[in-house]
Amino acid sequence: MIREVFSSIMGEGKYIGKRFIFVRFKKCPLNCIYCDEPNTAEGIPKVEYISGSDVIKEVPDLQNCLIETIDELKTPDLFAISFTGGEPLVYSKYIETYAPKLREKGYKTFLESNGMFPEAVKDAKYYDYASIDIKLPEHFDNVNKVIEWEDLYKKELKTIENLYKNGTEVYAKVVIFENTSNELIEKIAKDISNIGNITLCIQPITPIKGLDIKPPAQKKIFKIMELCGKYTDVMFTPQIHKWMNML
Ligand SMILES: C[S@@+](CC[C@H](N)C(=O)[O-])C[C@H]1O[C@@H](n2cnc3c(N)ncnc32)[C@H](O)[C@@H]1O
Ligand SMILES: Nc1nc2[nH]cc(C(=O)O)c2c(=O)[nH]1
Ligand code: SF4
Ligand SMILES: [Mg+2]
Repeated sequence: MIREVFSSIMGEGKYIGKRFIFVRFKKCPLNCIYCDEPNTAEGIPKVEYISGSDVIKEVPDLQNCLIETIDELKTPDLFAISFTGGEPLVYSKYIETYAPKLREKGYKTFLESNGMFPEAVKDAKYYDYASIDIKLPEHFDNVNKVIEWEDLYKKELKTIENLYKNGTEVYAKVVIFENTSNELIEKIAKDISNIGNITLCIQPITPIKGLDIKPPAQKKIFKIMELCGKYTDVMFTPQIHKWMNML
């Protein structure tokens, strides 16, 4: 269930630069072509006890000692606990048990999700923050299973709406390529502005070895930001942890 737990600096989205403890779950039903995570149930759960140390410890029953592990990793600058993955909402029953306990101990909780399971957050009152990653048709170019993009997009907007209604500080994020349609991103900005006061983070693809997809040029980034700015608060948020070689 859990792949790893580690403490690092948030490298994506609205809270870039804040200290987080990341709880990474294993599996995901999607296969975004740019995904920088393995999508497998294999592997013994690991914990990096000293951030940046590469001192990784295998903790086979991590899922039964998550809170103690987080308590050990806690530092004075800690902002929140991120549930990420893989797709964390695949494990929403487990999170439903642990997130309230973490909040009782004073931790803030953060969901990093692809938004494909709106039902899983319909009554969820235990996410302080959430990032919902809007997927684009070009994110699934080469998979044999056809992703109904329209259906997935509707679910993502519904997940944002459910979280927003539950009082979660939710923002949207979208990974863009050189060939991403400016007009589609503008439509996404317009659609999320109809839900509420929701920031849209524009995230350029970080090149993946063996994947010939170009990140957007500066001119395109500025154009997309200006188009989105007509509707909602917008930020450009490249994955800074990769530049800093951080987990
Ligand atoms: C690995 S996913 C896990 C959480 C969730 N499944 C999701 O898609 O948000 C976390 C984030 O990593 C980002 N990401 C993964 N690979 C990336 C890449 N090559 N370039 C830019 N962002 C990437 C996606 O935007 C995604 O939101
Ligand atoms: N430093 C750091 N920041 C992150 N923000 C989102 C991440 C993720 O993989 O969900 C991530 C990650 O893997 N590392
Ligand atoms: S939804 Fe998230 S974890 Fe799943 S393949 Fe896409 S980026 Fe990777
Ligand atoms: Mg990551």
